Amino acid sequence: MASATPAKTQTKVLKFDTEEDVAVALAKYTADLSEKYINEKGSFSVVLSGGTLIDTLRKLVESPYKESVDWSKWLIFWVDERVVPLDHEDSNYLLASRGFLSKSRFLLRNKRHCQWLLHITNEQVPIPPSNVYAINDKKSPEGAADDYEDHLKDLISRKILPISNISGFPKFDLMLLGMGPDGHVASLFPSRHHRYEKERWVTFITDSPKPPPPRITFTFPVINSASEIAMVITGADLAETTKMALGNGQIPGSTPLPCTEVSAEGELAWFLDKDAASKL
Ligand SMILES: O=C1O[C@H](COP(=O)(O)O)[C@@H](O)[C@H](O)[C@H]1O
Repeated sequence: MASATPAKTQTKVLKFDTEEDVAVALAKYTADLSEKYINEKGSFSVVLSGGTLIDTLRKLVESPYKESVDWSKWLIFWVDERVVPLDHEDSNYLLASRGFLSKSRFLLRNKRHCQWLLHITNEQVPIPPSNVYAINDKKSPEGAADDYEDHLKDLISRKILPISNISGFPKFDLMLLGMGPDGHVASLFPSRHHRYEKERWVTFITDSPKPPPPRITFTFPVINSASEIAMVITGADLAETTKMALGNGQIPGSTPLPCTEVSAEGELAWFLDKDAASKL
């Protein structure tokens, strides 16, 4: 059962007993927003992360949402991507393709919960391939970041994506974010200067502290222009960072962690299981 605690304006913190409960609630939340935005504007732009988020999204591609969501109106982007071939095991695109975009038979290791999960459906979520915006994996990290940003500019010029009236940066309907134990979100790491980028939409890094080193990532001005953001956090190893992120554990005088800098133009919702919320 969930309990909702208001943390700060337009932020809600949803706590659930188990990771399974988080997955169930996240599916309903995403499906409800899909319906709302498709009714309002005819499409739904969704920005995915890599990592454990993709596994936590598993209920969205099961009944009833598999049938009820209008997948043809979805546009899929990545908040960050590892600059590796799209069929490389480190690719966030490949992770999402296996776990979400294409539900074929595969084994998925859920690292955080130390179990193997078997997915055995053969169906594909019918998102038109032309609406799935993967990176150009033939480029350098800098080239891939430029390419992705140019792609966004093209979508804006064709009015497929809007610009935020508030920030002047692209405005996505929903970003689904994870967080690392070091407090990174997307590929914005505490110790790397690109987390402070204020002009670019997409930037790059060649020395990520978490492998693989070459990555591209949306910048905070783009992330924080989203209408809705879900921070999806499960597992006891994130309890301390979750405490810091929600404002109860920042060490005075220390540099704020990237996860504390996430905000949304609409609503920021934290989905926490009992373990992640255990130090709040
Ligand atoms: O490297 C990455 O890490 C974060 C967090 O991943 P998790 O496995 O700890 O959930 C992820 O959100 C990001 O997209 C990914 O590239």
